[in-house]
Amino acid sequence: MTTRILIAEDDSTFRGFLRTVLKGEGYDIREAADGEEALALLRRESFDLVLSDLRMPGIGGLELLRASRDDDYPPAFVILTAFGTIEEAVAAVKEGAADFLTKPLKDPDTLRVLVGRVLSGKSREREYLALKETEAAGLPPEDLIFAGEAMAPVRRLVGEVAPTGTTVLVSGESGTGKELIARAVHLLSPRHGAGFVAVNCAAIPETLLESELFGHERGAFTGAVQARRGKFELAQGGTLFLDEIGELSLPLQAKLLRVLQERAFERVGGNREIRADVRVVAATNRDLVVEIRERRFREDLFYRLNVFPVALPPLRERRDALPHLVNWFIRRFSGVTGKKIRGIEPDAMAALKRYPWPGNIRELQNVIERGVILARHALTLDDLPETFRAPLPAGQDGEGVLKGLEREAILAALKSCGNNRRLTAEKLGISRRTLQYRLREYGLVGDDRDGAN
Ligand SMILES: Nc1ncnc2c1ncn2[C@@H]1O[C@H](COP(=O)(O)OP(=O)(O)OP(=O)(O)O)[C@@H](O)[C@H]1O
Repeated sequence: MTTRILIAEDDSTFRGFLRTVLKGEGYDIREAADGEEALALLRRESFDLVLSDLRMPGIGGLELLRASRDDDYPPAFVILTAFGTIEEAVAAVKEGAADFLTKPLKDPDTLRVLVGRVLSGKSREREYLALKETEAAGLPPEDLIFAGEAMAPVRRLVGEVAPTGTTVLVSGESGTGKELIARAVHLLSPRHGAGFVAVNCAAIPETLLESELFGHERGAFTGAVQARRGKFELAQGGTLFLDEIGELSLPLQAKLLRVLQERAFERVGGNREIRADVRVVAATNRDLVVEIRERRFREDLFYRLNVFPVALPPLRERRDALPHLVNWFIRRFSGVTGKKIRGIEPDAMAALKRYPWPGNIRELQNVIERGVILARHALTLDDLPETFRAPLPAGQDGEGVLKGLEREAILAALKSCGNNRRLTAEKLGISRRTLQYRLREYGLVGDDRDGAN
């Protein structure tokens, strides 16, 4: 990653000098002839370092410094100052500038050394690189993967199972992050040096899936002009992620069961036994118990896969993670689109919090990506799709939401008290009359039949 430096200096000769020296060091340089131009650049692009003249017509260096602090990852800032304005430069350092340089600057080495020192001491770059590393591995940072209280058990389970070679079955609605969890299991295991190979069993036509999984020998079927390795071979030593395992046909389920039992397989059209040193992580958004009942899924395969089940909560049960996820996606898509979107307006965030998210994190990701493309400074309600802006249907306004919560609380309390209304009322801290009134209001009962309770 090249280091990007912004030079804000109205004296074109001095600016040229700075540019020549720093370009010679391999930095990527952008220039502004005054504060306003610099501010516009700062808003549009991100920089690692700003070298700014203290006094410029219009917006001065100090103002620019303050504006640069708004960034999530503020650039390091070095003030350029003429002799006689040193006190102001010191004030700038107090406000967060890394250092200052006095003009005229005859010796280019002073500049080189100072810039090198400021940049190497900058934690921003380190943070950014660390972020890039996990991203390169296909993963957001750990605190994000497991964000939200409902993910605490998942975090614990993943931590326990990852280092073992055990087969894991991840279940959860579509878009809840099942593949992400499978990748986390792989990365936290001793197999992380080898490959993570993913197969979506629903996306590949049944006729091709067998050869996709196990490979084929030359001439195995019409069109098999060359032998080809399958995903099991490609994942050798690593992890094979079988997504949407519930979609696997019964004959393929039988074949997969054999591989899991015998740890060996043959390519299609071949008879050479190949050892499978592969850890399998499977995922499903179907309830496999129902699939078994309906005779669409083999029970024996289920038990082989379900050695270590991990259930992911839907996003609507992880609402406490929304701000964290939203801000991460804003940063990510700002980076991708080169725009600088600073966070989200409170009413837009509130609208996101109200929404039930049937498509889970994938849907949220899409909504924020679209929002970042449309937004100008921060994400506003107008940058969200129509559904988020439309007035809520009756009973779903702010009061409606509260009532919904109340109804849920009453139902939960009733359940935990075995439907005993006296205990339920005590538990909720309300009178039996109030409870009775609420039950009727929410259509939970007809009349008071709890005399015995
Ligand atoms: N905690 C998270 N932080 C950031 N991004 C996430 C998180 N969880 C999921 N995502 C993103 O959401 C998208 C959906 O996640 P993933 O593909 O893992 O879901 P899935 O449950 O496997 O979906 P499906 O069942 O449809 O295959 C991906 O782009 C993923 O990177």
